[in-house]
Amino acid sequence: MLTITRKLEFDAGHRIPDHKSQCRNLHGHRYTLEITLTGGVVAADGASDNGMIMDFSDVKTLAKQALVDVWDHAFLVYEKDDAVRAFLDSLPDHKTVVLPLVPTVENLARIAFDILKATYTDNFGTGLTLHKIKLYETPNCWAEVVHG
Ligand SMILES: Nc1nc2c(c(=O)[nH]1)N=C([C@H](O)[C@H](O)COP(=O)(O)OP(=O)(O)OP(=O)(O)O)CN2
Ligand SMILES: [Zn+2]
Repeated sequence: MLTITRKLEFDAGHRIPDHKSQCRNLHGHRYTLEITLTGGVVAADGASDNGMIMDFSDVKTLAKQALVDVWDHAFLVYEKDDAVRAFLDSLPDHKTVVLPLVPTVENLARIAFDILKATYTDNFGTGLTLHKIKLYETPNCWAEVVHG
């Protein structure tokens, strides 16, 4: 299978409310997101993306619009984390993203995959599909979601 992968990074705050240790505290990470796409290679002489599954700059633009710019410098909070939601709501114009799942890296990866799956669609008849995402919470800890 031929794939391409684009890496992007963003910063976000979170906490895991019921965690037994440090992660129950408000803290942040510089997340690294790797987006892997598959599909046919464009075969159209004269086209800018001739020979590409998708232009890396387009992969980046779409990811930023759909996800990265939404989560960057936001606090990612679980919808049932009432104490932190009340605090964040008290801060004027705070960038907060309320999530239906506890923001572990597993759940963030699942949510990100669903958002990006809808973003990279087969608009050009090449079979373009989101194959995989890999989300690093730290250089040592990550989650992967693979299509199918
Ligand atoms: N399965 C998971 N375990 C943990 C998660 C998670 O999302 N899924 N998250 C955390 C913490 O939020 C934190 O991000 C990880 O901290 P830590 O284990 O300290 O990771 P480090 O890479 O910094 O580890 P060092 O040993 O300090 O290098 C915890 N667990
Ligand atoms: Zn963390």
